[in-house]
Amino acid sequence: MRYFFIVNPNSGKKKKQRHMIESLEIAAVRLGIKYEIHYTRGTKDGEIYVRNLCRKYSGTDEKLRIYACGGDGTINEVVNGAFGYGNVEIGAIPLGTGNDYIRNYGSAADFLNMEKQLTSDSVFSDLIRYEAEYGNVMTEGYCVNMFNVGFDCNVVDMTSKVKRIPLISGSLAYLISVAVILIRKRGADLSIYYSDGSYVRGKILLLAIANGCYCGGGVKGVPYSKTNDGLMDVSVVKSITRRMFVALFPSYAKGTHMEKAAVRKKDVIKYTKEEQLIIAANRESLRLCIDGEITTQKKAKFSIVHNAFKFIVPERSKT
Ligand SMILES: Nc1ncnc2c1ncn2[C@@H]1O[C@H](COP(=O)(O)OP(=O)(O)OP(=O)(O)O)[C@@H](O)[C@H]1O
Repeated sequence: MRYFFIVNPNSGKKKKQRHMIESLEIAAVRLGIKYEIHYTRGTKDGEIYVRNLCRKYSGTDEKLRIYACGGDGTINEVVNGAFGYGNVEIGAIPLGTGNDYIRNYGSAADFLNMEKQLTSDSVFSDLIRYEAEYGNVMTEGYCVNMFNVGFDCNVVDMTSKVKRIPLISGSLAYLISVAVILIRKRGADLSIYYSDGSYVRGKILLLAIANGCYCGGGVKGVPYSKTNDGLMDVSVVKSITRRMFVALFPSYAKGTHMEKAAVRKKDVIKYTKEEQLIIAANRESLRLCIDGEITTQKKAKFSIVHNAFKFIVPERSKT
């Protein structure tokens, strides 16, 4: 078995990163394990590095464990680089701001325990494949956690700006951004085509197409998602009043919003499980957030890839 750590130096706090490297060194010595670290140099570097690594060892008996050290964007790059290689297990060390994907499996403390990371087993996880187009540009790839359009995507965009302000932590930046986007009340104008022939067309507050439940650093917006059920959860929150959204937000954050009588009675959320989905901008373009990274698209097609990769899940701590 070979162990590789892909560290995004731009993700999260430096102190946490240093602490993780020290813990890794101690755990590896204790277990007699050798490993290599690659520090990413910019967008897509992690994906390219991992793809080359997988190519190098494909067709050999060597098994690889590749750990994404950063946030969901780093996991996304590692998974895209390793897609299709059966001898690879992927781990995630939560050093990012939101770290939403790992929340589906356990606590950050478990995922930061390097000894457990090196020794625990992996489980299969699905991925969502996308093919998107904007003008003449076509993009394709795989999403690990979630696509967001509308409110959530605008919040991600704003959060990345606000968290650059000194003394503002990731969660405070998120709350400030929610407030700002709420005042501006920016959603999206698009068409959503379901595989049973039904559709939603017009202005909505937000759309989430999800493999996992969480976005925005722990907001359980898509509460029934399962990372290995062979389906993606699609949640459309229709255009609602600011007042109703403020009233709904605490339960939306906790993931209990689907049980609210107001939601059920007024039919404000369409929540389904799908194998495929198509969305298209009603105007020139739409902003599609893919695992926390914002892109501009005209149209996008999504399909689930069941049991697409093996994800290392550190054994839960006994309390
Ligand atoms: N050396 C680098 N300099 C600048 N950006 C980088 C570098 N290496 C990777 N990146 C980019 O940083 C982006 C954000 O990374 P990531 O999502 O891991 O962190 P985060 O935004 O802090 O965490 P989260 O998504 O969990 O909130 C990724 O899109 C990745 O391509």
